[in-house]
Amino acid sequence: MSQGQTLTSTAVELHDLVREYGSRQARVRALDGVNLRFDRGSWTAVMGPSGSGKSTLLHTAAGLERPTSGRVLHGDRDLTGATERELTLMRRQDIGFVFQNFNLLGALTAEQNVALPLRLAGHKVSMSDVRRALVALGLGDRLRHRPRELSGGQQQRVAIARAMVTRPAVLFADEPTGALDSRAARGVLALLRSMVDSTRQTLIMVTHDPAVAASADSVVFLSDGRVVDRLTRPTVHLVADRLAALEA
Ligand SMILES: Nc1ncnc2c1ncn2[C@@H]1O[C@H](COP(=O)(O)OP(=O)(O)OP(=O)(O)O)[C@@H](O)[C@H]1O
Repeated sequence: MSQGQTLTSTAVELHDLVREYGSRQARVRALDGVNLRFDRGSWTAVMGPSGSGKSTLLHTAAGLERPTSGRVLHGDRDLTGATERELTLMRRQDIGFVFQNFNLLGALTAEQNVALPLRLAGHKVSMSDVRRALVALGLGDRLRHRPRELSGGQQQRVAIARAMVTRPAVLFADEPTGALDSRAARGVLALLRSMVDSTRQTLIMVTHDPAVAASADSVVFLSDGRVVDRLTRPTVHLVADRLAALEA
């Protein structure tokens, strides 16, 4: 593959993605035919009213949930037909996920939590890499603390360090700055920007905050499980206007 092709290659593609929950009487169509392409080295924010399908989109695109129909491709790999074991390996090696509720293990310290995905992927764990990730997130003095000894914002930063330490090709993040004050949020957004620009990792992030979405390269707007709008080179005002129109 030539350098040019590499630079423009697609990281993730979603084709006619449908995700339904519940049985016949109480069926909810959380995703209703989503088609999206995310380029390598791009940062996309996903926005939309509560219940519009943002988290479902992230979980399905990351292989954490199976779609009801449609396809999810990561590069030339089709997640839709993958076995559980193949999906698990991909999630360990190529995919990072920052969960809305952090999903840290309560019995482990911050550095043990961050080291966990490296251990699970069978890598030799470099504790200096682990500590560097935590220091970059301003947690150099919290390495040995357990989640219950950390504030919500500190726990969120541990979750971000844990998702970044394996340098995943694609990082999915559900409200990654939701628990942070504005100064900590700016630090995290700068770190995410350098991840996207310097190592061409791909970032797909859900946020409710127009100021956070404005850090992305583009914004996708969902409503009732469908893509209803897209914005490239977003600004806070443009994002806020589009969102207000959707929520009206
Ligand atoms: N496990 C589930 N079982 C049943 N319904 C679900 C499940 N998960 C999500 N849903 C429904 O699917 C729809 C989309 O939910 P989703 O969490 O993806 O929305 P969202 O845009 O992320 O919302 P929010 O901004 O409030 O977090 C909602 O109507 C929700 O009730």
